[in-house]
Amino acid sequence: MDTIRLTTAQALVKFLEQQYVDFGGGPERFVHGIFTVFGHGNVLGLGQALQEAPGTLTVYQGRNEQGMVHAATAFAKQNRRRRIMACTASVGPGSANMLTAAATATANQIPVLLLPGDTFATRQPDPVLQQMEHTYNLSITVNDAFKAVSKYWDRIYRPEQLMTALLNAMRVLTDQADTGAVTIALPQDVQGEAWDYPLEFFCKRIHRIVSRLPHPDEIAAAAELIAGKQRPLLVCGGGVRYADAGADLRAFAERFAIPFGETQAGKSAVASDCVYNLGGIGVTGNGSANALAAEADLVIGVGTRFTDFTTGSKSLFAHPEAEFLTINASPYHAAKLDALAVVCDAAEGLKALSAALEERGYRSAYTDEIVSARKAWEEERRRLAGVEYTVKEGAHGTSGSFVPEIAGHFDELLPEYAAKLNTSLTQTRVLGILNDCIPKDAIVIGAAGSLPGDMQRMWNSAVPDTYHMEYGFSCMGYEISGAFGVKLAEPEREVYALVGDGSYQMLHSELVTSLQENKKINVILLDNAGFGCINNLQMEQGLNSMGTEFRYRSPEGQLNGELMQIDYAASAAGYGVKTFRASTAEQLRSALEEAQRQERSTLIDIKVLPKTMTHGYGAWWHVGVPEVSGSEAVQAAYEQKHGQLEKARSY
Ligand SMILES: Cc1ncc(C[n+]2csc(CCOP(=O)(O)OP(=O)(O)O)c2C)c(N)n1
Ligand SMILES: O=C1C[C@@H](O)[C@H](O)[C@@H](O)C1=O
Ligand SMILES: [Mg+2]
Repeated sequence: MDTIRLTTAQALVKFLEQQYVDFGGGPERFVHGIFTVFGHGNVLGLGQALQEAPGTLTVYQGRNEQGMVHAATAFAKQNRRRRIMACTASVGPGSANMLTAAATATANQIPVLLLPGDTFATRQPDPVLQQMEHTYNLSITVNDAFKAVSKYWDRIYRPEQLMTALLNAMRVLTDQADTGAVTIALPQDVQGEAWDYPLEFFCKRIHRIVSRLPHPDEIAAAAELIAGKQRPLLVCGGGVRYADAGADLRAFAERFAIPFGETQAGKSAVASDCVYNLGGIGVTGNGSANALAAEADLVIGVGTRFTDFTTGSKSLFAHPEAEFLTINASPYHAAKLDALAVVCDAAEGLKALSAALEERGYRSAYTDEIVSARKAWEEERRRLAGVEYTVKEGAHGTSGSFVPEIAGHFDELLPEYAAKLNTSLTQTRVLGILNDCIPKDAIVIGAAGSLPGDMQRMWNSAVPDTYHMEYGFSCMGYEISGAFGVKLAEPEREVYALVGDGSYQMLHSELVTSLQENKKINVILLDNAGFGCINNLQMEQGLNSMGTEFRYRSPEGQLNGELMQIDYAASAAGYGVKTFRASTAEQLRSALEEAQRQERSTLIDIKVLPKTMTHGYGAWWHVGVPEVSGSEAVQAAYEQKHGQLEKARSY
């Protein structure tokens, strides 16, 4: 057997660049590059390997370990999981910083390879800098925390263990039904230790990804179930996009006259103008999709995990005879809601089911309900996009009146916000302008706060695969990091991160990396001076506003002083980003036009009024309302929750 003497880290790098995937169109390189934040835990081992022989791997310099892993995740998500990135962090805090993003990747089922440095396998110098010591078990390190957020976890104590670890890592990273973060912890001494590896271990490996075909018995049962139903409704989930099954879903909907609602991950699998596309469904869905969902006698979930946001905490599909059918590559997800399961790739399942239904001559019993529902939502969307704040402050006081979308929380505070933020822009108006002005083939990214709800409802995707939402973990900080990852995946397109002021404050470090790499991203920042959606949640469940508005501490010692005024444009300009400010519709339109002309990253600091985001539309969300409280409003919210719970499915 021919061998080659390499360190563990050198072998790892050599292996990664030989991994290819073939989804049917020929082999493509799987691992595009590696994000790094070097410290003593990885710079000498993996760092040396990457310096000496990086091969085809592009080495990126991350700014924050969480941010770089989000970027890597977004890269893989935008590539429909066909190309991935690796990420390495130093021991201790560097590794711990990756945890949140590892969880984000795993919750969303997006492959990412994590290579955190670890403490010494020999334990000779223990405790090393940044080692966390457990007196009850010396083998535990910070990296054990990744077990809870990874789909595969391993630690390399000896160089030769690397081989089985990497083969298993590839198994999980290419698994279409059950993938996510893969963590291989690398003790810093082992990274530099050598072994005579068999040469054939580094041969070009092509991982053939074959679509799982549906079983004829499952298709027959599914066709039988649909045939007995009048008003079926499809739910288009992320699996449709990963399986490249948008055209199949559209053809299925058109052939059998079945409308579909979009989940956050599934949105833009089919363009919004498809006459069967009802748009966003669920808690952050629109009124029309939710109304048809309530009347559906069969819900056909395609590639969806049926989260609480999609099912309205299992209360949305309220027809007394509603049944569930699923097409999902994962048996686990397919079995949810006690559904009749067809376990297979979304495209293959839809094609087979289509053939079976054609044989039966099936067509749904909808008449004009789908057209009417789309029309009703289009009218409501137009209203939302036109909402203007009409109160004027003059020398003789305030004139005019205004009822925000979320009325009754702090209507009387809106003039204060309007004055402090110096704006009259409503959030729904901003969404309308953005959707009109942003190029149709640009990719929009979102993750947390009130924006995902507004986007799922109001964003019309003219071009498939242009909507990139991380709502499996809804992790603040994904937006800007993710936009950078998307730009790496699609360098020819404009990308726009839609981000709240809270998320921007939490994490925007990879904005600097976008400048360093000359990969332009556009940050659309909506500043409403607070954690707006959480303030809404707090107040609609009967609580007072506390800790969710960005106010100075008052002389009385509470966080209820003056509103903070933050110049986000100035903050980004300091990095070298081209920035704009907008507090009127005209300023916003012109900033968007100018931003598009730029070659480097841009940021538009848009001041918006709180309580002017979209809200409601008929789906309930089960949240933890207190059973005991001195507040009548909280007691009422608790009663209301119980009323809703009685109407919801219990499993
Ligand atoms: C990492 C992380 N921490 C906390 C949360 C909980 N959370 C969800 S939205 C939100 C506030 C978001 O504020 P902002 O970005 O300003 O958006 P807005 O709701 O004001 O539009 C918080 C704290 C989260 N989703 N992610
Ligand atoms: O707690 C949350 C509430 C949602 O409205 C929000 O979009 C999400 O980011 C979140 O974490
Ligand atoms: Mg905010």
